[in-house]
Amino acid sequence: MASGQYDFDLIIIGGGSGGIATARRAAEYGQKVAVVEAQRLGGTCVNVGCVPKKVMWYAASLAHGLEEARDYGFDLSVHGHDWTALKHARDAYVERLNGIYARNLEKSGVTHLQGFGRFLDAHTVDVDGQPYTAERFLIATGGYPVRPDIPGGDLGITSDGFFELEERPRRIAVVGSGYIAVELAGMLRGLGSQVSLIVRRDGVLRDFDDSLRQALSREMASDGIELVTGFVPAQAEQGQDGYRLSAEDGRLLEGFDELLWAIGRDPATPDLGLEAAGVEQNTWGFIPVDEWQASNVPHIFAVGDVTGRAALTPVAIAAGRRLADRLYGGMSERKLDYDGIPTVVFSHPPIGTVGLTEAEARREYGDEKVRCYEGSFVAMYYALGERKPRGLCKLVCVGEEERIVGCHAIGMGVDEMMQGFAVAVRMGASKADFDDTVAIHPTTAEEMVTLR
Ligand SMILES: Cc1cc2nc3c(=O)[nH]c(=O)nc-3n(C[C@H](O)[C@H](O)[C@H](O)COP(=O)(O)OP(=O)(O)OC[C@H]3O[C@@H](n4cnc5c(N)ncnc54)[C@H](O)[C@@H]3O)c2cc1C
Ligand SMILES: NC(=O)c1ccc[n+]([C@@H]2O[C@H](COP(=O)([O-])OP(=O)(O)OC[C@H]3O[C@@H](n4cnc5c(N)ncnc54)[C@H](O)[C@@H]3O)[C@@H](O)[C@H]2O)c1
Repeated sequence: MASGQYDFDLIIIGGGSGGIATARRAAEYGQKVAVVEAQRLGGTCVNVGCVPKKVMWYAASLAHGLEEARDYGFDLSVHGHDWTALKHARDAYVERLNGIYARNLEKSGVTHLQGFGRFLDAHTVDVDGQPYTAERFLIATGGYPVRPDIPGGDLGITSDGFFELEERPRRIAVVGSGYIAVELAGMLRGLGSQVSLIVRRDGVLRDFDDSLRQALSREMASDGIELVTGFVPAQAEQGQDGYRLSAEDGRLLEGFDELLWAIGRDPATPDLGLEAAGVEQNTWGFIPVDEWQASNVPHIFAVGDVTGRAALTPVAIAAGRRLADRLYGGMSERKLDYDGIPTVVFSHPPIGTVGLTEAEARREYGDEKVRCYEGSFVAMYYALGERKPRGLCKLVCVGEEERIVGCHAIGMGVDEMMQGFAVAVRMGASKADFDDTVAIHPTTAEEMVTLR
């Protein structure tokens, strides 16, 4: 029950991954909670992120599988792929999820306020003209994809537009080198598009371990993705023969029937009325929070992408649930540990990783303390065919006891196996613990416990 002074105990702005998880947990503790959502419940992850992305990743994986089925004796004739049918089936699935989210909020007793939330003062938000007050607030407004500030930067699409495509592009330029660029490039290629992946610097996934970056670049090239490096976009144009992209150094790429910007995401803080509430933002517009997810205003909290830390769905969820446990569940010390967060890039093949890269470990512990073990392999699945994608496993260890501080892999199945290894790393496993664990054969995961 909200204290008489306010309409709600907690108002959450943003009904995405972090907002919904926090709302339901706080309601479980008997709080009167409202979620303000301007668009569709579920946020980025459900509507234009993880979920529709993973459907497309499965589709592209199946396309590869159809090729490989021939190596296993199947006599297949594939009569193309119906992108439009897949898109509509995917949309229907997302709509079902929107409904499930709405019902779950209702079952939890959370009030869903449909509309755009904007602070009027530190205890009041306006939702499309109606003011609501609360004792506490959570900002979980996520972010949105950015476009470059260059002539023609408004041409083409971002990841949001990718999920609206009714037809498969024939030839597409994907600009960017992060998660979204490599994931969408891999899916489009798998489903038959000609793909140029256009990167500003020397390669993809700059924050990842170099061994993974090199392995992924090699596999993307062998899949037929054209990797264009050192290309800083200066101008985009649309001519009769498609999109044209010129670089600062004068290079020109042309003839694309689609252009996709995957160059990062900005926090959804504009128009939120943060000044009226006294909430500070950093230079990039993110809301800085302390270890307890609190902004500079003690009763206004933030979780998820809007905080600019580890922009991943499970991170937003974990931070929000822990916050509710602490504020309303009597767990006074509960907070999220942002170290050692595992993550997967749904490239083809996928990457799974947890902990420090080799370069980070060397910087943090010094060269003499760091020892790495690395092995590359071709998964047995590919034994019968001509295509031989190479996977790789790598352990970054420190000190005499060889505690594992980084665990990295690329290859078939690593997306599913990394969760378990992340538990081991979190528990402080050493190389000897991995060596002493009997392998599971024949699997990709056994590579991780047989590295020498
Ligand atoms: C293409 C893509 C693929 C991704 N794939 C993965 C993946 O595989 N795994 C993974 O872990 N993460 C993935 N992510 C990242 C993940 O989607 C985000 O980290 C996660 O959704 C962040 O959750 P959030 O609660 O912070 O914000 P969001 O989920 O973005 O939710 C914010 C919500 O707030 C609403 N909102 C914003 N402002 C207001 C306002 N003023 N009033 C009312 N409502 C408002 C928005 O409409 C939105 O619904 C992906 C992202 C993208 C773009
Ligand atoms: N599998 C997953 O868990 C998953 C998938 C997708 C997204 N995400 C999350 O969403 C976040 C956002 O993804 P993202 O790929 O948009 O951002 P990102 O920050 O990972 O990558 C953006 C890339 O674009 C490049 N870039 C920036 N400006 C550019 C310009 N003007 N021209 C060319 N390149 C430019 C940057 O160098 C950077 O490498 C990720 O960091 C991740 O946290 C997670």
